[in-house]
Amino acid sequence: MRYQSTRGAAPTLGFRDVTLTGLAADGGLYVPESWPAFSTDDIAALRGLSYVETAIRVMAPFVGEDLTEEELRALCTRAYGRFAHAAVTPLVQLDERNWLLELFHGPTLAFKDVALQLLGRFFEKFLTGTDTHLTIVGATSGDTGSAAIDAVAGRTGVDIFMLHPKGRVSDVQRRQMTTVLAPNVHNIAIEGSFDDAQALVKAMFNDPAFSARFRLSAVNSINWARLMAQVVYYFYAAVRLGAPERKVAFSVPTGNFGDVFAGYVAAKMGLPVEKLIVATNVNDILHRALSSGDYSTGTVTPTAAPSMDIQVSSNFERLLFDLAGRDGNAMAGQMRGFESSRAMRLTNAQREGAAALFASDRVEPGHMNEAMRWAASEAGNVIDPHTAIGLAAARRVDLDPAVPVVTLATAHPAKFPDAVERATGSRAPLPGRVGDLFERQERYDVLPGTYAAVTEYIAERAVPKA
Ligand SMILES: Cc1ncc(COP(=O)(O)O)c(C=O)c1O
Ligand SMILES: N[C@@H](CCOP(=O)(O)O)C(=O)O
Repeated sequence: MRYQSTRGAAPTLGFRDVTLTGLAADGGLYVPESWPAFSTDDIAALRGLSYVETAIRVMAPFVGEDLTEEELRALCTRAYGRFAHAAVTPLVQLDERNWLLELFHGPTLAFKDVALQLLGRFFEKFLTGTDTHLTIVGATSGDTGSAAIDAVAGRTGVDIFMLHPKGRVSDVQRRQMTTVLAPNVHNIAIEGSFDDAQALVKAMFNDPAFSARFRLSAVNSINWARLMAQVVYYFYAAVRLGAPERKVAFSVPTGNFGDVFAGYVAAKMGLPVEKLIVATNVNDILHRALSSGDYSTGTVTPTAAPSMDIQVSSNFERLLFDLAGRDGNAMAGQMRGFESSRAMRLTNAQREGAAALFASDRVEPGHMNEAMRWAASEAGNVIDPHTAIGLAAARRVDLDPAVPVVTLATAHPAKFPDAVERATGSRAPLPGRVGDLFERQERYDVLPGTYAAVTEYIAERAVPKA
């Protein structure tokens, strides 16, 4: 499998290099040159397989020759052996039609672990025996940071610099990052929003002088391997609910458009997906784009679902590229326009292509709270605010009632105890393995959200290219 940039001017890469690279050299994002096709027999053959075996079958075409099946099995077994549930991503039924896909049983209690536990092992595998030192630069609105840090803390050959927006993540999320004191972990709180942090990270990749000095790599969903690993749980869930004979819809709390783009990839591979529901909070650029073609940024509003307080959704570019005939030049032009004006209109091809598979919804705080209350009292399940946004959208979507709707439960409720308590009246306790989080020592630095301040900080600490 080869990977091409959405902006058409970067070299194509194989899986190993695409994993070690973040943004493409032309500023675009890497996507597979074609979507692997799974027949109904291939999908039916996934029935009864464990999560690890499902993962191997779904990811094998993307990995190509860069790992043998045995190597991939060994990496998946170690990655998913760290999950606290035997099913890795269990399905829980809420009522006749609604299901939760619990993605938060990994070490840092959010769906990011599903991909990042594996990505950390890919890095290790691909770096062993080389003298490459990776400088990972990442931006987080709360969950990617701790999952990435857990995946690489203490590993040789890697430093991680993680930017989070100061004061805009929950205390649990911040402490999950800043109490990891391994010397290769560098937490930076910046003055600004997640979008500012993400823009700084992209600017580092696009800065030829900076990227010539350090071997930069990415753990955000700009890294293709992140999305590849997330495709797996769409297959795993749908097969359990009757695929390939039965269609399934997914409701996905969405911010950077990575998780739901993984669902799009699953559908392109042949999984019978009825709809992908893009559920946003009041930072609703994706809902506006999908419902009216208007992809224009506003100010980011802090909410009780802080991980989704995002206006510039990196992976939307991957979708627009695929829907508009994979024309790298046209995509580069469209993105240049967006980067200068912070606004763009989707083309007709993009709008119509998206409408065939995607629905969208903007969920107000009151409806988010109501979904948390309903889940706790009617379905006996305490959910976090992000999952509640997905569930609120799932419960009011207009679909054939016979189609099961799976809401992706993206975080453990204990990560957001205050918001859960406000909505339901009770706090979700931290699971035992992180129970002492508030006794641990924190370490992080606060910087202005400027390119100069952040790159100077990193340059003083990172290992230059050999
Ligand atoms: C808990 C939680 N839910 C949902 C999302 C949104 O996922 P994505 O950015 O892949 O759209 C995030 C952040 O990415 C998150 O941390
Ligand atoms: N919600 C994310 C934001 C970063 O998204 P990513 O999937 O691109 O890493 C977070 O929790 O950090």
